[in-house]
Amino acid sequence: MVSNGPSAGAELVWRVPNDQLGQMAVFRFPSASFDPSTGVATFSYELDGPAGALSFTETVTLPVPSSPPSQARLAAVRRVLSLLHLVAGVSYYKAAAPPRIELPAPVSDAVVEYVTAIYTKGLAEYAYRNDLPHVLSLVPVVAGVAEPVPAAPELTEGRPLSAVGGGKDSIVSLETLRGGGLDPVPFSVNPNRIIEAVNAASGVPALAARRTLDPLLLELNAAGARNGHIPVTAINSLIAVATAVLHGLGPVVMSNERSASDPNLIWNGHEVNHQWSKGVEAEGLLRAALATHAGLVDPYFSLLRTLSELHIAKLFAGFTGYDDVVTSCNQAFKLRDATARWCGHCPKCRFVFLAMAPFMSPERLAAIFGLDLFADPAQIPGYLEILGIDGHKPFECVGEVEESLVALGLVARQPGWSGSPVVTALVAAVPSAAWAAASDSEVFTPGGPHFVPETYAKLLPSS
Ligand SMILES: CC(=O)N[C@H]1[C@@H](OP(=O)(O)OP(=O)(O)OC[C@H]2O[C@@H](n3ccc(=O)[nH]c3=O)[C@H](O)[C@@H]2O)O[C@H](CO)[C@@H](O)[C@@H]1O[C@H](C)C(=O)N[C@@H](C)C(=O)N[C@@H](CCC(=O)O)C(=O)O
Ligand SMILES: Nc1ncnc2c1ncn2[C@@H]1O[C@H](COP(=O)(O)OP(=O)(O)OP(=O)(O)O)[C@@H](O)[C@H]1O
Repeated sequence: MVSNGPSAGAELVWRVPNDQLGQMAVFRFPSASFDPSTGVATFSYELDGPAGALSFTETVTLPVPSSPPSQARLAAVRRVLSLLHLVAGVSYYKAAAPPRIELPAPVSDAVVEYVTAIYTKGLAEYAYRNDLPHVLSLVPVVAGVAEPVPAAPELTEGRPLSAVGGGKDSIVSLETLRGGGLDPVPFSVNPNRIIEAVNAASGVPALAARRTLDPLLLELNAAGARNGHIPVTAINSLIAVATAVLHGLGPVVMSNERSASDPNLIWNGHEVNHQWSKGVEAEGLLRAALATHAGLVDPYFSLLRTLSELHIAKLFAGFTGYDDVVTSCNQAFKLRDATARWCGHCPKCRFVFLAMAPFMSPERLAAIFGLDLFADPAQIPGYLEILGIDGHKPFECVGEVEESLVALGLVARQPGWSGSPVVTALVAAVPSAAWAAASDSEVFTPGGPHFVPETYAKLLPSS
């Protein structure tokens, strides 16, 4: 029998062998609470099976506003947090991947659709890597159907809350909103020193929320529990929406690009997309869930949705005040052993270096990264993956193959870069059919589905 609770610690973990986790039959959401005076939300989860149950508690601390919110606002915050309770469960579900998920209370159809997608499409990379095909077809057990909550547009009017992740994309959004006179409020979940440095460079006072995983999860990981990628943007997004409503702000503005909707591969007939919760499908499902579950109208959208990564990199090059701080490399955002800035040898570093190169001098780009990736032939195999010549698109936040090809074509035409060993080797490796398929105009023409309201859409370049 496995005992419960996060406080049980290391002694518990050695008694939870992996096959015991593999026998877990059901995942539940026992309780959630929120204290507006401290901003602390507490979410509990349970994995249960024949050998016993394991309980987890996650806390999210929202920034407390200077004046108390109205009852209507507070009620909406509680509704958003109840949706976050369901979504944030993915971190604990993935330790065992039981076949059954029991939702705790009646919810609208839109919420069922969103939560189902979070646990299936959002965990698709995890399912693929752990060879757990049942995860792709999970159907949560619902406690009943709830009526939609009436729309309350007044809850989403005001200054936009601009989510800041420390990378180039959110800097482009923040500066675009500022340039349009919309007076954005920067916001981050668990800002590390990189995000704090980006906020300092912007000079705009920022809001922050804190999120703490149950330490038992990390102990189970260390003991060999199932692990893998989770749809973290969905979690950050709901924390951002709860904060915006609590503070009487306007919509949450994300910086998710067009290519985030592009899958990495197809497995068992299902798309596997590392960036699923950044994609436009997730955005639409989240908006629908927030509308029916909390009455929120236009509470959340991605400003950069119609732009390619390459187009965003071009816009970023126009903002020179962030060169010393901007960091897109995920290694810098780990909870332990994080790199100071760019690691210089992951797919995301390679892609962003390539995407920025056409719009910057070699000196400026090498100063941002702390090294010149195009000078190092050891980078060539990694670049061949990004260019679609070898393997599948890496499980990382990298753009479409076409964008990489267009970027390479632009770089190869620039005297500053064309002699670099990596550029020379890559140009020679790209088959002529691939060059022919890559269109500069498509990459730089905004397009595709989006949810950007007109007031905001006019801030973006039309080409
Ligand atoms: C920074 C990073 O890439 N982390 C991923 C990595 O985790 P790692 O073990 O190397 O270190 P930590 O991030 O410190 O996490 C420790 C463990 O904690 C668990 N965990 C963490 C956060 C969370 O929200 N839930 C969790 O369960 C997890 O078990 C960790 O092992 O590998 C993990 C396993 O593959 C990933 O889950 C970690 O990813 C983080 C959740 C993360 O923040 N990743 C973002 C940088 C990220 O991948 N962003 C995507 C957005 C995609 C989306 O759809 O949202 C992107 O940039 O493309
Ligand atoms: N810690 C965080 N808090 C709040 N929002 C975040 C956080 N990390 C990322 N985001 C948001 O999630 C989305 C996806 O993050 P992502 O890392 O792709 O973006 P980024 O850091 O702005 O740029 P880049 O793609 O260059 O890394 C963006 O809208 C970003 O603003």
